[in-house]
Amino acid sequence: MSIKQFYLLGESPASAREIEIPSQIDQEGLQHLIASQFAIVEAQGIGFTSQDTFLTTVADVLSSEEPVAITIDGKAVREVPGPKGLPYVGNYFEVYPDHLGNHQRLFDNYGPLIKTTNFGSTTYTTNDPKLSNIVFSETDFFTKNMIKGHPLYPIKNKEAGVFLGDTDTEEWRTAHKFLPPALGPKAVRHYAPTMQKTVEDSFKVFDELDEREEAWNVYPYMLKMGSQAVGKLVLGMDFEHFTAVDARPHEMVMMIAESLELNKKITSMGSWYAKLPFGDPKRLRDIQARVAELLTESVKKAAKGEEDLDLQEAALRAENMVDYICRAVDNKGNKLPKERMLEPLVVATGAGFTTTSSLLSWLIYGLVVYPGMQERLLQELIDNGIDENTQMNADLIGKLTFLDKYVKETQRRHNPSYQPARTSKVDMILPGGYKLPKDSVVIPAIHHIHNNTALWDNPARFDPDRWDTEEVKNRPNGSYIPFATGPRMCIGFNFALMEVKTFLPKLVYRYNFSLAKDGPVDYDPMFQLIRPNNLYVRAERRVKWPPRSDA
Ligand code: HEM
Repeated sequence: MSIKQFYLLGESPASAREIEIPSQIDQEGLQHLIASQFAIVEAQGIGFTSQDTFLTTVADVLSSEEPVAITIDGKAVREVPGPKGLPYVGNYFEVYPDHLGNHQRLFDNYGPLIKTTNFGSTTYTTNDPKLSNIVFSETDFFTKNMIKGHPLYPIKNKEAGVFLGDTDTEEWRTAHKFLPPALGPKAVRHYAPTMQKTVEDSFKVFDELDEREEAWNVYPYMLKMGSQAVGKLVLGMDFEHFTAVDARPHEMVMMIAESLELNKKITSMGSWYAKLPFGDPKRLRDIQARVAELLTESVKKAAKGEEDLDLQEAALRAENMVDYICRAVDNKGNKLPKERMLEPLVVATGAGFTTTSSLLSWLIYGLVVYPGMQERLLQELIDNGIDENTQMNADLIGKLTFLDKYVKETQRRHNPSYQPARTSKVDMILPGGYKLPKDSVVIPAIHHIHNNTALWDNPARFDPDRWDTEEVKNRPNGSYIPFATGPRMCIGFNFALMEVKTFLPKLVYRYNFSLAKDGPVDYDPMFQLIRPNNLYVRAERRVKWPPRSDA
């Protein structure tokens, strides 16, 4: 055993700490010992120097007369860089309204981890896959904890467990045990007929728009279609969104959207405001009561006296998630208590339809903006013998390899989610030598990771065929994360992929899509997801289909 002094290069040698080094320690052991003492996240990046000389062996370190400086990836530790900002507003005007473009500029200027301040709240953003993986893995360093300044803080909701609840809560653990089996790959296979019925129900409306020779704004219709599918399969409710061209979104959809907005407004005013017996707080309570009423009806309908089943079995047999939750029993014989069902299911519905409707919109955007895509998708359907009578299912979808690449490329280039955030649990040193304080909100910026020139060849080019290249197949871990990653990643991704891969072929087979309005397609910078705001298309009934390519 010997005692040596160590400090972080970049800090004052006077900060050196005495550390006991066991005899027989090897290089890796020494790195881990130092990592644990200085809260350095990745031990492998640790090196040692003294008086400008690298100490490459344990013996070198032990024989140093001076305090030993610790390097991280060969560098000194440093503060996370970022633009200076203005008094009060901070970097607001440097980031908004075009936060995607502006964050890109900041990454180009400052590197893979940047610090910005927006009206007093500080956010760290990264476009680096390695840092993202660290941030997303729930460890001693990071967790999903929605403190002030976290993008979801204004709509935080402990009772929801999933999405809007912190990881370290009983509510998240329970909801996260019960919900995922009903959204697993096997479970979603049996949702295919309902998904197909949903898209087929929309034909009446799109046919009528075609007969009227009318262009339509894509997002509102995709919102209706995405929520119709989630409504049926999560809540067991038929929203009847395609009974007429101008059918309004169901009150449940409107209420979920409004409650998100109201929650955001109310929580930003402080807890006293939430208790007011009038105004927004009252409206929110009324909405919550009505949502509960609607859902209770759905639970009653689902609970037809069916037997209890274990989670996996229930997931395979249930008609929808309400039905599943009513029957599912865990291995200790516990069910999700009735009073704990409501919030997770409503939040899963909201998480499900806002995202899928944005993705569906971008998928249609690609059909009308990127040349040749629609033709290739259609050809693949023809070559696989798919026509208007085909019942889509998981096996058939598995054969549509171009569709798969097209969806992947759309999720790379136009991913709807952009700000999943985690919070640091301790002061730490990240790879690259960045010093990150406890309670920092860090966002792995999915859009910027997916468009990072260090990871993707010409990322601005929309090219589904890149998914066949060795470069993309062997891409660094964490460089493609449309559904985030780690324990708090999306639990609905199988559902989402099954849905879009059922909807898109059916739409492409029936209609030829074309862009109906020139000019740039904007995204809404103040919405929590990236969706095209003003994408107008014509969908014309096809009267002719190409022959099979082997004909
Ligand atoms: C294209 C579609 C989708 C995308 C891009 C997407 C993306 C994401 C992302 C990035 C997260 C992590 C959020 C965070 O870290 O703050 C997430 C979580 C979640 N997603 Fe999705 N999602 C999609 C579809 C769905 C669907 C269809 C459902 C349900 C039917 C769903 C349910 C959830 C839930 C419940 C969580 C929270 C999980 C937890 O808290 O542990 N998502 N999603």
